[in-house]
Amino acid sequence: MEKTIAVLPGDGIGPEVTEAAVKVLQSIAMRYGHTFHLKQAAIGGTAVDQFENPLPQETIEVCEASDAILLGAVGGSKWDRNPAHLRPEKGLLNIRKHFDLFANIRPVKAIPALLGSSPLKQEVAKEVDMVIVRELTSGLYFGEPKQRSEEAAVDTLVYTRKEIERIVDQAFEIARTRRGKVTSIDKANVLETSKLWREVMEERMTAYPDVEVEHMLVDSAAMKLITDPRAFDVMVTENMFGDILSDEASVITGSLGMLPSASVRSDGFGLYEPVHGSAPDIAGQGKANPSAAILSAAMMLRHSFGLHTEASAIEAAVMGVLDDGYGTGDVMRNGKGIVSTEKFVTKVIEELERELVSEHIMYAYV
Ligand SMILES: NC(=O)C1=CN([C@@H]2O[C@H](COP(=O)(O)OP(=O)(O)OC[C@H]3O[C@@H](n4cnc5c(N)ncnc54)[C@H](O)[C@@H]3O)[C@@H](O)[C@H]2O)C=CC1
Ligand SMILES: CC(C)CC(=O)C(=O)O
Ligand SMILES: [Mg+2]
Repeated sequence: MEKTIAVLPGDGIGPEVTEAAVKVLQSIAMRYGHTFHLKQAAIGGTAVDQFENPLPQETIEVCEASDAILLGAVGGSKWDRNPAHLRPEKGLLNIRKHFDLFANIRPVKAIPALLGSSPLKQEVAKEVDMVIVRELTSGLYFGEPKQRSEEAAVDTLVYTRKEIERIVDQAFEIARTRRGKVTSIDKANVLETSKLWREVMEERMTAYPDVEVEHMLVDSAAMKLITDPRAFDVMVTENMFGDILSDEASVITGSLGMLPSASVRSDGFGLYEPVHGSAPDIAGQGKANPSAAILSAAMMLRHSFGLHTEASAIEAAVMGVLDDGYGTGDVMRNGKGIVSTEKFVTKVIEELERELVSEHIMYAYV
């Protein structure tokens, strides 16, 4: 198979974890006889520095000419005082909007080797298996007006019926391939957007009689996620709630550094990105866990290219290295087996080369 992949490393640990994912993709290409044309382009603070634009036109063109996008992370204190249009995060929001990547799929599944790193009891942690479906191109991060004066600030939360319909439909479709339950998270006791969200859920559920539906307020969901995440199969929610809840969910499987995601639209095109940010506190030190980026690349192979065997091989290789007792510092809490980002990737590639038969089909949800 011949594919073009836009690679947008971004800022902080973005370049480190993206390089790791690229090495794994190159190894897969070699082993399975594919050609991946990797086209690097700038986004975020790095792009602000080079082009005075967090999402330069050149980058959009590279992505438009590609079959999928692999992204690291953006942001850093260097750009914190920039005006809104020159902030790194604006580049990420804009690329999601430009490509209409309305569904952010964040699978959260127990990782056998890391049960000891979870704050949950092992018997609870080992059964965690859920997918967060987060609306990604609307809500509070995009609503207008967005204004600031000395004395006040305004953000606007808007959702249209259509925007809600397409994301809840995506959640229903995913639930059908799993345990058949959707938990819709909102704040319908207070927010008008949430009341509309609940209404649309109630309407759309009639098209999916085989799927069980549950409504939950976001504050209660935040509690439930940490007390009994086994209650969730597919969680669907708006942009900001999904952003917050998925970082929370990441720790129950070991670390934020483990959680991949796919930001997709209906035709299979997607941007694949770790859930974590640019982690400036550990950038450039070889401490970044590249697993989330590597597993995001696996999601890309499966979802955008239909390369299921290759995706499963990557997932098995990452799990295999962790099973062998190696990992970056964020997951090896007892101090043993800690390896650098680079060493971890080398081990993943060695594991891939051992032609392991996959036992870990982790993230086949999109
Ligand atoms: N998708 C993106 O590009 C995102 C960007 N950001 C940006 O990233 C910057 C830092 O934000 P934070 O709130 O610190 O969130 P963060 O996700 O970058 O880091 C939170 C904590 O998790 C750790 N961590 C994150 N990824 C890790 C990895 N792969 N391996 C090991 N440890 C990891 C960090 O060291 C830090 O202690 C900000 O500028 C923020 O706007 C934040 C979230 C997502
Ligand atoms: C710019 C932010 C919305 C990035 C983020 O935290 C995320 O998408 O998870
Ligand atoms: Mg986030």
